[in-house]
Parts: sequence; structure tokens; C-alpha cells
Amino acid sequence: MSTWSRFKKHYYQNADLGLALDISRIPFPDDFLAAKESALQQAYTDMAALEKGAIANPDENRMVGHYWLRAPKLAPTPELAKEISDTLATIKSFAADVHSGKILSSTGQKFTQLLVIGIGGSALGPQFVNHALGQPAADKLVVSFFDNTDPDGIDYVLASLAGKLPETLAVVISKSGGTAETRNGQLEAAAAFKAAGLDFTKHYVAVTGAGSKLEKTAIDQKWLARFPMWDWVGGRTSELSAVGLLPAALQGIDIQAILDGAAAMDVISRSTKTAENPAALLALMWYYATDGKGTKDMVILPYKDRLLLFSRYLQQLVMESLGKERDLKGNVVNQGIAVYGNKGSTDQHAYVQQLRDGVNNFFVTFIEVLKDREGASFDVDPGVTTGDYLQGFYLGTRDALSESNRSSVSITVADVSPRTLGILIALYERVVGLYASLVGINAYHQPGVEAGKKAAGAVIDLKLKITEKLKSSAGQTFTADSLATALAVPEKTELVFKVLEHLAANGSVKKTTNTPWFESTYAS
Ligand SMILES: O=P(O)(O)OC[C@H]1O[C@](O)(CO)[C@@H](O)[C@@H]1O
Repeated sequence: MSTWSRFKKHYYQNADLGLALDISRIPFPDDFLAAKESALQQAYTDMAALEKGAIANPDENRMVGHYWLRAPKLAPTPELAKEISDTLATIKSFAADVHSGKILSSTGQKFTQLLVIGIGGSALGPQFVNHALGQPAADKLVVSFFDNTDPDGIDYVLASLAGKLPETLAVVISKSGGTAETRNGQLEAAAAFKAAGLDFTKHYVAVTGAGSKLEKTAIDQKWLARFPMWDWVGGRTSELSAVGLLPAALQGIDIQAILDGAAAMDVISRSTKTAENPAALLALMWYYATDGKGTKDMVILPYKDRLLLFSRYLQQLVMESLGKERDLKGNVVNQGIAVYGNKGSTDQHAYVQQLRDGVNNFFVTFIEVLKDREGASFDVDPGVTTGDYLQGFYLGTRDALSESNRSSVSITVADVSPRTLGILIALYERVVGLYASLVGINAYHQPGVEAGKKAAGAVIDLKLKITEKLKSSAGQTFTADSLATALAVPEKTELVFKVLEHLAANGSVKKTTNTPWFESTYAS
């Protein structure tokens, strides 16, 4: 049967945004949209209150203001509006001064390299935008990232900056200013600058919340500059704050176009007419496809290399926002939607086989970009370009999935430009907010991530006790069991073993391998 009549009925197109949304391949029944309309009207009301400055994040007693970043006039007070506008102006003038050479490095050289140090929401947005819009051969500053506390990963990036540190500007980004991975990256980079005989403080810029540890360090050490991160902007919705705008502006990307794109999407997606609101339509599709309970995963498949990191960006935005144990009433709901994906058609040669024939536990979001490339393409077959192939693979895969009852939505955008990225970011921020209202959860806190952080702190404490004990017991050997007993932590023997293995692999303790493996001994 032809898909055309259902497609015509459920195809949303907005020529001004250069965006289209096709929900026809989610098999919702005719009465579904009407059935959800009153819940959606409530979601619009919640969203309007949020945009007016309601405490939409009750657990943390915070406003949720990322929509004001691209429309400062909508901020609840004139002071906040001014702060947003002033910060944007400062970002633009700082970037211009770096580009013109008004601001120079510690050696009096122009900055040509940008090292961004951050993690989670303080890295994923900048990485997505950098990858989507960067032109390493033409960018005003070439960008690299420390987004982890992996020593080898850090060395890998530092190797690419070898000889270029005198021209490297480092932007350390942390809203809380206390994130261990970011602090470690900051110290590692500082050590590299020092080893190169450079005063790192003349290369360092901070983006952080007022009163944070990072802010204090930046003030004490007289870093080059500081930019604010407000408590009413969540990490995962911070791309359009200094977190994302500063690196992008330094790279030479048109940040005003990103903001304008987001603002334009906000205007459209504020509509309370569901059929005219792409964010609402998408939120409803998430709801239908996952039974409003995350029963299916969301596979993000952009058919465009430059959008490769969109799935990673959305993974945090969606999963940290929606992955919650309790709803707003305190009931245990264990909500969430799992997100993964890379890009088409590449993934067709990886996991699309399972999508087509395997377990039907997902729905796909295809992202189609109409513009192939700057300039013309030649024919790889008579009358056919590489871009025609890319579209062919997208449409072919979409049909192949539909034929085996796999659901999908498609988003079509005109190009990969700053404006389009703003549009996509704003679209998904709004979808997450509306969906959270539909399922009754707080999308703006992340209590779950604290457990892992606390446990990591306990491991570091244990590591210190282990090394202290081995040092003070020179000449003595221990098994994991005997060391845990000696430390009076027998319940932590597994952790003791893991720490000892890591220390041995890095030459900090001597290991004698025995059989069985758990009789192996360790000594300082
Ligand atoms: O910007 P910060 O405070 O360093 O946090 C980084 C990330 O860590 C998280 O809090 C999770 O641990 C994210 O929500 C956040 O984006």
C-alpha cells in the first residue's frame, strides 16, 4: 500500500526554519493525537510557567532558563536579561580580541589553538558544534578537547599540541567548578604548559558558576578571563550559554546565527496548536513509540558525517533529563529513553542488520540534510552523485525498516549551518521538556550521577590507605585478602584487589603472580 496518504496527513514542514518532520512511520492510531491533547495542553502550560521563571527544578529549587539565552528579553527580570546580553557581548569582544591579536599569549604570540577542558554538558555541546561546523584548515583557532581523566587520552591530545602550546588558549568549563575529571585536565594542561616553560595562567580562561572552586582558582591565579555559568542553566542545556558560545566564537563560528536559529525554533515550538508544533509532535511520538515508559530505545541516525556527534549530545540531553527513578509525585517510575546512534549510511554496515531483522526494541530518528556539499558534485555513476547515494541509502533503509514493522521518524533540515544547529538544539530541548511533563518527571536534576561520584571518592580514599599500608610495611607481601584484613576492610576485598592490579600495572607496587590468581602477592 502506498505510504503517500498517511505521509501527507502527518508531514510537518516549516519553510522559514528549513525543517520538516515526518511522523507518519510511527504507527499511532487516528485518535492518538486527540487523546493526548489535554495532557499536552498541560505540558504547554508547564513550559510557559518555566519560561516565565517558575521553579521548574523543584529538587534543586532552581529556575530553568535556557530559553532566555537566545531571547534575553524573556528573562524574568531586567537584571537577568542584562546579564545574558552583557555576557554575549563580552564573549564576542573577547573572541574578536583573540582573533585580532589584541589579546596575546604569555609569549606575545597570537593564539591559534584552543584546548577545551570539560566533561558532560560542559563538553558535549562544544564537541558537537565543533565537529558539525569546524573547518580545521580555516578555523580561527583549531579546537581540541580534554573530556576525561584518562592519562593516555590527555597525552594523545597533548601530542597534537606539541610545539603549539605557546599559541594555545585553554578554556576550562565547569558549571559546578568541582568536577574531578575537569580539575584533573586543568592540572594536566597546566603541567604541560609549565614543562614548556610557559606561564599557564596567561593561557587559561574559566567558564564556571559564581563562588565555585574553579572560579576561586581562576581569581587567585589571575587567569586571562572568566565567564559566568548560571545556576538556572543545566549542563545539558548549556550549549547556548558561555559553555558553548565561547569555544564556538573563538573557533570563528557565527554564534549569533546559532542563537537566532534557536530563537526561531523557540517561537515555533511555543505554539499550543499541536499540529503546528514540531517539538510537541516529536514528544508525542516518543510517548507513543515507548509507551510513555521508555520501552523502546531511540536510535539517532543522521545521514551526514558532520552530525555524527548529535547522538552523543542527545544521549546526555535525553538520558540525563528523562532517566529518573521517581516522578514529581514521588512514585517510583524508573523513567527514561535509551539513546544511541552514529551516522548513516555507515551504520548500515554495522548494526542496521539487527534493526531490520533482530529484536524490535527501538524506533529510529532519521536526520536528512538536503544540501549535499558546498559546490557541485560530479557523477559517480551516469547521472548519480555521492549525495544521491546517501539519500538513496537513507530512503532505502527507512523503507526496509518499515517493511519489517520498525518505526521511524524523519527530520529533514536544509543544511548543516550555525542556524540549523541552533534549530536542532532548541527543538530537542523543547521535546525533552514537553515529554517530561507528559510523563510527570523533573527533567532538570540528575540525582543519580552523585552515587557514582561518591563511590569514586571512596575508591580514591581506599587507594591512599593501600599505598600507605604497603609503604609502612616495607619487606612484607600481601594478598588482596590479607591486605583488606590488615586495613580492616574485609568487605572491600574486591576493591582492594582491583586497586592493587592497577598499581602493579603502573609500576607502583611489585606483584608476584601465584596460582590460584587470588593468592598473588603485592609489596611496595
Ligand atoms: O559542568 P560541570 O559542573 O563540571 O558538570 C559536568 C557534568 O557533570 C554532570 O553533573 C553529571 O555528573 C552533568 O550534569 C554535567 O553536565
